[in-house]
Amino acid sequence: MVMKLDQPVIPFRSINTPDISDISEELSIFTSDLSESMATPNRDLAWKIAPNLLISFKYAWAGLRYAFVTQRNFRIHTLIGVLAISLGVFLHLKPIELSIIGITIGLVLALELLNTAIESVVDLTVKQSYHELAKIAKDCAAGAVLISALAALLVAGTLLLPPLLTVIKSAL
Ligand SMILES: Nc1ncnc2c1ncn2[C@@H]1O[C@H](COP(=O)(O)OP(=O)(O)OP(=O)(O)O)[C@@H](O)[C@H]1O
Repeated sequence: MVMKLDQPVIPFRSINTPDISDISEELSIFTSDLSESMATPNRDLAWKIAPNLLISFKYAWAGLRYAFVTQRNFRIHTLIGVLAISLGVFLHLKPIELSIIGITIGLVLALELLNTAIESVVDLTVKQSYHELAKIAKDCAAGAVLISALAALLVAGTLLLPPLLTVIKSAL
């Protein structure tokens, strides 16, 4: 198609094409909004907000105490964790091996805490009534703990069992 010469030439930056400075201005407004909302999070629904880091630690410690006192599985996993680390030190495991055991124990305990948190939220929501979604939430949370415990068993079997058997054999 041949363009007639007397046709108005549409400039490359037409009225519909946003100016790059407009885009960067909008972007800076958006990012400043975002950083503002991150600096002052909207926590209107929270009953109380920890005023400083020390108080946050106090609440975290209260959560750990609650889980330890009320959750039998948390106590069992804590005991097994302490025994596994002690055994690892006794067997002179390498720092990397002790670290892997430590990470695995930490994962199990952290998932136990999340399981307890999910149970509490579910109970708070549905109270003592049966709900299929409550069942799914609790069963999946318990499943997550089970997976981490099986992984911990695998790690313990791989890293602790061979040197332990060597020590036992040499003692016999
Ligand atoms: N409100 C509910 N609606 C449906 N099913 C529920 C409800 N509450 C509990 N259940 C079922 O009963 C199971 C046991 O509930 P519970 O609250 O004791 O959790 P749990 O994971 O066994 O606790 P823990 O980790 O302390 O052993 C859940 O896994 C779920 O299958």
